[in-house]
Amino acid sequence: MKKDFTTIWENSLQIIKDNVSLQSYKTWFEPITPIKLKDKVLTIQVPSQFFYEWLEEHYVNILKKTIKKELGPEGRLEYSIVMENNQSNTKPYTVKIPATNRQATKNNPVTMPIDLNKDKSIRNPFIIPGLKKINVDSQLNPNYSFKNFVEGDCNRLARSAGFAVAKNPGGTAFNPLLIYGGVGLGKTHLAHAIGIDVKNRFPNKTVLYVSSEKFTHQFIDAVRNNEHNDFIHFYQMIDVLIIDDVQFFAGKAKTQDVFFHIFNHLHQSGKQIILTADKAPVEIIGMEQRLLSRFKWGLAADLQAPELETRIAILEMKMYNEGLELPKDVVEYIAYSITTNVRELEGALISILAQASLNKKAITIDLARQMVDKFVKNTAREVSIDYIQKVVCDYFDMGIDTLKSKTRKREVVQARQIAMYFSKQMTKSSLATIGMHCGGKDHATVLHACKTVNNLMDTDKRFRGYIEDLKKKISLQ
Ligand SMILES: Nc1ncnc2c1ncn2[C@@H]1O[C@H](COP(=O)(O)OP(=O)(O)OP(=O)(O)O)[C@@H](O)[C@H]1O
Repeated sequence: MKKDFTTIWENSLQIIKDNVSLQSYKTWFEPITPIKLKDKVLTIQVPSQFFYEWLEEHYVNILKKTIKKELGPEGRLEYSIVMENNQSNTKPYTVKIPATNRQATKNNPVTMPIDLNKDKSIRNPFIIPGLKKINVDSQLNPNYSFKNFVEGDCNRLARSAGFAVAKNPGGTAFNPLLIYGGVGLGKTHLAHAIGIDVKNRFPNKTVLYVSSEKFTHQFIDAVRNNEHNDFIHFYQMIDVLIIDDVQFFAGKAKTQDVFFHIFNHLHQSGKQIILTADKAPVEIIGMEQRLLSRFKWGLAADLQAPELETRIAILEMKMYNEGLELPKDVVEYIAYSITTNVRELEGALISILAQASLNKKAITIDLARQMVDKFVKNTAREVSIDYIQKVVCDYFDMGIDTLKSKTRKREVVQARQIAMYFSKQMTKSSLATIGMHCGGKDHATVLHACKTVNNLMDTDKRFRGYIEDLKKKISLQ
């Protein structure tokens, strides 16, 4: 039986779902609509130019594979990109189309129940009674630019979406753009970077960055002074509104209500809204459903803890900006030790530099160790698998790539087994996680490694010497 385009796409989605993360699937595949199938060419509709480019850059292989699986070797895919005027532009997937200023369709009509035009007393929308203190545009910290934001796997989606928004505020499908993630991972920095870039590209646009705490206090003051409408009017005049830490609105019904109206008005007028939160929208308890559902209109992009390479790059960039240099092993030591918070990473670097200059001490790994200990002493630091691998590789003078490779050379197998053994002994990671870090091995291999190392320690004195030596080196962290 001949399959229609809907069935073909549904079958493809089943395969894609198994091959990408749930978050990626929801963000990049759920919004796609299949629209036709002709001569083994399946056309799928995507919401924007940026969306198309992202699919091409990150998912073209899986798309090609699944389409060929469904339609045979001649199977091909075409994109149809939704345009502002609801027309579509169909492109074969191998063709890159130049970036344009075309806008994606806004498909969510909203109502605006408060008539603000009634208030004729407002002449200058940015200097209004009760809100005089708000100085639009000056809240952006020039250090928090895109140039100073190191890109890594941990932040690629949020950064790219932020960049697309800065190039075309209000005109991409990412409205609102919600950036979320744990403490000190760069949400505020990225939000400022977008604002700064918008101001550079479009000097006439009004950009406002405000913390949700400040927004709430301004609102309370406005209500107290009978300036509720002024408050709303002020916010409705902004072209790019950035609100930091929206989880702070949780449980504050009145603030959420006023924000809801402002949001609707801005969105309907094609203005850009950028929000940050410390968790995914669904996890924010005490937030009204109607607001949560609006957050889903755009894109929610998360920031993860940075990988080792990104941590090193962040430290190097900081040093470069400060015109300072640190020994490579000290930089690596900090990057290996502080893994979950960029603010702490920077803090450790600064305190090492301060100590060295105040006490006229040389910057050595010992000084770094003391300072890092002070920095993270309350968190019962756990040695990381990455660090164990580094120490083992340094000890046997071997590259980490070799340790993680598939090679069965005796000395490599032994180093790999030792790294697995220490990871099991000194971290809380599961056997499966350890295996994954050691070149994609399974849990049984890790278990076998631990037994082998134990046996060799019992029978081989020289080997036991290695292990004791290594243990000291790793524990020194
Ligand atoms: N990718 C990055 N590149 C360079 N610096 C970064 C990066 N990510 C974070 N930082 C720096 O880390 C520090 C903390 O970042 P920021 O204040 O933006 O985090 P946050 O996620 O908003 O934290 P909080 O949850 O506490 O509000 C800042 O100094 C910022 O410049």
